[in-house]
Amino acid sequence: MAAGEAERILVSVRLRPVNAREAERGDGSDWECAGPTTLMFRGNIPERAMFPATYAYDRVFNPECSTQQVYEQGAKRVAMSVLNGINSSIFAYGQTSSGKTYTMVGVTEHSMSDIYDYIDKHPEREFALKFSAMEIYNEAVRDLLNPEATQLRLLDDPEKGTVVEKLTEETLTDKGHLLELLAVCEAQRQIGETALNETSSRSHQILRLTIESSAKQFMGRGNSSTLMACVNFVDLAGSERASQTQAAGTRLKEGSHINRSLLTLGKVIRQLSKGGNGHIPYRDSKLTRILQSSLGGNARTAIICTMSPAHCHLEQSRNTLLFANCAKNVATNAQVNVVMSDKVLVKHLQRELARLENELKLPGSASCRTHDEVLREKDELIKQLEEQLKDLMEQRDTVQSQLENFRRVASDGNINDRTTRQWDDYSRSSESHPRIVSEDVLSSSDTYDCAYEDQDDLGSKGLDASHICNGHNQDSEIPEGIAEPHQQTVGEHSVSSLHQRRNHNSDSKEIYQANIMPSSELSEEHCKEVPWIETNEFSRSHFPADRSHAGTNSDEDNHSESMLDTTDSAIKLYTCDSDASSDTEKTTNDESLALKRCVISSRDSVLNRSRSCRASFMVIPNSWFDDSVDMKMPTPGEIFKYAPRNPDKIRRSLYPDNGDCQNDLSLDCSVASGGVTSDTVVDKNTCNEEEEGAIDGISCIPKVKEKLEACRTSQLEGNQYTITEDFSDMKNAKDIGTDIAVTTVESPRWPIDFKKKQKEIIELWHDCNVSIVHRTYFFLLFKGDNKADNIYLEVEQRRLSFIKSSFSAGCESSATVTSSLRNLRHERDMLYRQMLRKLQLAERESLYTKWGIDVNSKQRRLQLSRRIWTQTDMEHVRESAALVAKLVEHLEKGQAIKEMFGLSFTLNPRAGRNSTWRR
Ligand SMILES: Nc1ncnc2c1ncn2[C@@H]1O[C@H](COP(=O)(O)OP(=O)(O)OP(=O)(O)O)[C@@H](O)[C@H]1O
Repeated sequence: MAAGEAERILVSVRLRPVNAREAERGDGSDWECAGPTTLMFRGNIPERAMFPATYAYDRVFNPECSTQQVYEQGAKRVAMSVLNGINSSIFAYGQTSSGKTYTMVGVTEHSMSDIYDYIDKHPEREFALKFSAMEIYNEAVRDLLNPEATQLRLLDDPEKGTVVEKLTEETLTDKGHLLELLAVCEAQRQIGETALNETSSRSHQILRLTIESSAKQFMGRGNSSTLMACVNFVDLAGSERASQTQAAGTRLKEGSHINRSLLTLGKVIRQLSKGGNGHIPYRDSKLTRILQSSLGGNARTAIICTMSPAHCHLEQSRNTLLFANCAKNVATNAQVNVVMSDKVLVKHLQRELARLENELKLPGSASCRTHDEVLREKDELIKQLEEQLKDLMEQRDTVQSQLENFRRVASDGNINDRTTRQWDDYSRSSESHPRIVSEDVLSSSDTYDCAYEDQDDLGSKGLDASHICNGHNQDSEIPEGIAEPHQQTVGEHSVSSLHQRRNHNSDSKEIYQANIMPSSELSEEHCKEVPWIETNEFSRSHFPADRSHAGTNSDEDNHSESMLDTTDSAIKLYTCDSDASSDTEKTTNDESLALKRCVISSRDSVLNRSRSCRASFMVIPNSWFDDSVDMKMPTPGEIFKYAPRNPDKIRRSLYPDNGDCQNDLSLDCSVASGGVTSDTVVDKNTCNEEEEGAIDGISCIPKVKEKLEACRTSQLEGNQYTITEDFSDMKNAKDIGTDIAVTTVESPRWPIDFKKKQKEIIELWHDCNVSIVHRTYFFLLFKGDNKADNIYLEVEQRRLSFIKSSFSAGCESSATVTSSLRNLRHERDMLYRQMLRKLQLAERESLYTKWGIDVNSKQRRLQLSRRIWTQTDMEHVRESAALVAKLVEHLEKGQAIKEMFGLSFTLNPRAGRNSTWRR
């Protein structure tokens, strides 16, 4: 079998002759060789049936066979493998006195002889032989060539396996030298006398011959290779029974160690015979540990099992055969061990290096292709990353540029993010409103103190002023007025600046004084001082840049001019009323200035649908409390004619205890009239809230407009739109309990929502003591059949909710409630008087019956006036509204317009999106 191929342990069985002692006992031979490989049991025992009759091995040797034959047929091939560089081992295994030593001495000698014969026959090769010998006695390794070394250690070498440290290794000079050493070993081996063997070996002996050989012709040239292997001759101690050997003391101890190590050997062989899977207990004994490579490893192995054929050793013989059976199944993997010289090794490495270098140099080689591909991929990746980096840097520069712009504008005009957002929104949707912008600039700057009298205006100012920012960004020119420190950013006018402004009591006072200043208190000098043209010039001189925007849109101009005419008329009526009183002298320069500002404000406010106008609508005309004046609701153009008719009288009537409570009047008049100007209310109650955002429904108007626009757009696109969630940021609106969905008129649920909201508003009117006329106007005008009605209702509800919360918050609510109740009483008195004028006797009597009033009772007219708008059920509300409409001329004639209530937008389906909100 060639080296490197799987092969099995060569197992042979040798029967020794029955010795004299056995013969004396009359023990016959139970075993005989039935052939060269078959051993047969011939014994006649009761357990015979339990024994196999024949046993097959590689070779079986009968007692007549010489050791020469045993060697030749059972060990030579293995032993001679060492000359070819293959490790080999020859074992003698068997019970004590079975002839192991007898056999192994012969086998070793024959092997040595043959080896040297081989060497002698192969002069072309140079051989180097080394010899070492050891024994394992009581689990201690002894160097047989060095008797003083009795406890050699075993070391684990990665290449060589287990080695015996400091083991003497004698280089053999010749055959005689070897024989001398063998003699030394024999002399050093532990031998003891037992009952079975006079010269019983008490240790495991391992004789090792290491042979290196190389061809002489290559020696010294650096290119020769050396074969190196070793052959082990192992004479195991024999297994023994203490009862048979009669061992005691030292012998017993020796026998114990012998049996224990042989037991481990048996386990290893048995495990190896199973295929070598699982744990092989090599390390359980020094014997197996030293012989590990010879047992199933890189070695050829031959085991000669020796047996005594005597019947008395039947059991031990059977155990030996069982061991042999296992051993013959153990596979080994013997290989030729070639030792490469340094020069050969260097040469081999140089060749390998040259091959690799050629592969790298050749472009077509596999490794080069891989390298190029990797480089291309890396280059591509770097390119992509560079492009991404470039894009990111551009984006960063863009953002930084925008940020710088915003910062510059913000620092110049205190324009905050909200402004910017509003500017963005508005600039996208109002390109065609430069005129509005310019007018609002006037409102938001020059008329700083007067213009912010209505949240609606504030909202529009927020938008328009933002547009100013746009203009300034483009022109890089900011009006001085806008940049004043005390002036909050125009974008914040809807909220923040209002609060800031309210902190200036003097300004607030001027606002009030201007608004309530009776025409009678103005002297001709005042009239001269405040001509319209002068006001116009005043504004223009203050805001040239803004004025430059005027007149860029003809439609808006026409509309504005129309409004301007109306305003001019009103202003002239107001300022030039010759019904001057003695109070004129009380007019101070401040009041004059306030008037001047108010006039400007009025004009601008009209242009911007100023609260001044609406507030006047909300305030019950003086004439209503005057019996001498016919009841007549004002038209929008007549508002200044009526509103300031005798404001001082109003003030005194509403605030008899403190006629100077101007600030309060702004609130109370509004509340009493039902036209509470939200900015005034904010001033009184929600200053802190202003800083946080939208305050009430009115302050939300710009947003409502935007949402309505979005709603309309959405409807055009066939979508339902609800802005409830879009008001989520209007926290104060939510705080006052008006987080109500604004449903579109087209929505299927709109009728339900409308009724619900209408009912809530009616109850709020009742709770807030809102003006009866206001209720009537509102109830009759907003019937839910108009697209804008939902917005009006939303605003009204939020406004009322806010008022109600103000009442319940107790913030000056006592005076507010008192004054509002007083004004309600005045209204009822007015209606009481109007009944005589507007209703025939029959009509009045019919009403008495209808309202459950005895037609013959005293003060039945007064009773009726006191019952109007006192309940919140719809029937009562409808009857109350109908009655008040009869008593109030313009209501009955339908002359009132919805714009009275503060919202100045119209839905124009034909208009483009940008022009939907005309104001
Ligand atoms: N084949 C044989 N032919 C003749 N005599 C033999 C043979 N085998 C062994 N003997 C003799 O048997 C005796 C015991 O042999 P040996 O010492 O070799 O046994 P052993 O197995 O080594 O015993 P132990 O294990 O106790 O050392 C010796 O006297 C030996 O000469």
